[in-house]
Amino acid sequence: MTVKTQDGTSCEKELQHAGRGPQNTNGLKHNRKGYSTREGSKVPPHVIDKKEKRKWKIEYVEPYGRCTIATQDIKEGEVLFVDHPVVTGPKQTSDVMCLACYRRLESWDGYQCSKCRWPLCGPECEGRGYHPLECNAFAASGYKPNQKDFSEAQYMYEAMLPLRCYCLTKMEPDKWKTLIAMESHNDLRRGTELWEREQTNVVDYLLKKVKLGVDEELLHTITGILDVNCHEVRSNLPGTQDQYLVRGIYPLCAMMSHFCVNNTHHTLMDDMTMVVIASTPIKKGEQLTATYTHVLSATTERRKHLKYGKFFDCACDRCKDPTELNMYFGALRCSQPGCGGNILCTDPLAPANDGIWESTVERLNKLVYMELRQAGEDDPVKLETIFKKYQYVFHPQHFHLVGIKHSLSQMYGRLPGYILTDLSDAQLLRKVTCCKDLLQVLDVLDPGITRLRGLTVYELHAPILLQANRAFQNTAITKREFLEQLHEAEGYLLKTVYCLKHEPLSSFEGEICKIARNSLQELQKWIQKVETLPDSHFIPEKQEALPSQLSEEDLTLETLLKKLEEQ
Ligand SMILES: C[S@@+](CC[C@H](N)C(=O)[O-])C[C@H]1O[C@@H](n2cnc3c(N)ncnc32)[C@H](O)[C@@H]1O
Repeated sequence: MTVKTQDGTSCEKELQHAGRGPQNTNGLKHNRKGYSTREGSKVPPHVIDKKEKRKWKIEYVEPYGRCTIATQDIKEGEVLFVDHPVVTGPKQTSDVMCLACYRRLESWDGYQCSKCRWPLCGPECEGRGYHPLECNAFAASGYKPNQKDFSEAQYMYEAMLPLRCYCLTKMEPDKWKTLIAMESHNDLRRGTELWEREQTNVVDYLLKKVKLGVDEELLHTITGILDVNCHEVRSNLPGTQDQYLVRGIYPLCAMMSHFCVNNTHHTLMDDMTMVVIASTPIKKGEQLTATYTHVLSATTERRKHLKYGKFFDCACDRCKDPTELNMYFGALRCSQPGCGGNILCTDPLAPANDGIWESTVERLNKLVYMELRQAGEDDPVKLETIFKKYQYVFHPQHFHLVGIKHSLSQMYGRLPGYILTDLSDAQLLRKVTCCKDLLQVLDVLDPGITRLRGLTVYELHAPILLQANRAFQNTAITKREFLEQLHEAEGYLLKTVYCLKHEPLSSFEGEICKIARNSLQELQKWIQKVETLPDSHFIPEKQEALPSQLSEEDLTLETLLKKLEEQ
């Protein structure tokens, strides 16, 4: 089959050869600017919708490789594309699960597939999902799974998705062409810790135990493609609330470059399609970008993670800037008496050049991570203690302190013993501060439409509303202040709905969005009612105190200004 791209050229050859050679030698020619002269020729074939009017194109740009570039100005919230998985499968480390529907199973020795003997829910799952791919391969090889084949360091599902991918060669050749066109970074991975691990746990297992007749290098290419391009996704079981994490290859999503401040947002629907929207406005010519690592970690951690798992050195604007766009997300506080200045890494793209920064920060981070792990997520008192201990060690916007505030923003109001209506005014205020401080950081490092913003503004509306209503019940608030606070809470609910409206109802975020919509309706009715309430329900507006030296006779505008200037 010959696949035509949008510009009418055939991409079959490129797709067949792409991904096998070193990066940037995938059969594309580059002009002087570093752009591909055959734009669009790498669009994965099975997702091409000829009727769709695209707002972006795929181009080759150094040092990113293929990437998606806006061909017109795009507004925040616009849908960019819908992506379908080439294949999904268990993560490397998974509990015993049904290979067809991904339901967690009680034990290894429950129902086993009648053909391949791998654990499944029951006979109804034998032909479902992607299971037939590996089932046929195991059945043909005669291999029967045996718990003894897996050590503690070798998880039994680690080779499953690579095997599934290999099985596409014969069973779904179009999908295989899409998959093998993806980046594997074999040359960069060869000899690394990751390569060695995959040699033992995937390649040797499939070749020596399962006795698959396949080229060793090809298996490494597949594991590389999975390392570089996989998305962790939630699998929903129809009709249940159960959700399991699996991984999947989404070929269009995978074309987006990483930036530590990105401009797209992806939502996984119940049928496992991915909807990608612009999380911020995107200008014509800019890349559509995603984040492959945790936005709420500091430069050294993010860059290490990207180097280890995605094989590139991020040099985005956030990474280059020692202040991380003035957020001081990794900054320490100087402990010299009376100083209190910030200590920053002077060379964030090569932290080893900065004296003791790298080792000091690494030691400190290990310590804090350990304390946070021990503290757990069910006791705000423990987290507050850690916060107090480190609040003068780190910049107030340091990622550890912001991370603690993020946890506290959810713990206050949700944990048993800390239900919203049980919280003291001081605890409500703390929840508000934690949410607002987090949002301030998100505005810069994770702007626009994001799940975290949606959830955080939702958390924020609740204490504000509760405090306002409490003050109203005690007749301790003016009408103006009360309406201001109600409108503030209304704004947060509107923002919640705006940020979470794309999330499927079956997800936690979708559920919150639904609750926010209902709360919004009730709040808007309440605001209308409050506007009509007589003044007797409120305390009178405070008289603004006049500067003490001013008498009523002095109050011409001219004299007032003069006096104020003198002061
Ligand atoms: C998921 S793939 C993205 C598609 C890839 N560019 C391609 O041509 O197949 C991830 C790879 O893209 C490249 N990449 C993504 N973001 C990058 C960035 N900010 N800087 C340098 N390379 C990047 C790296 O080679 C990375 O391993």
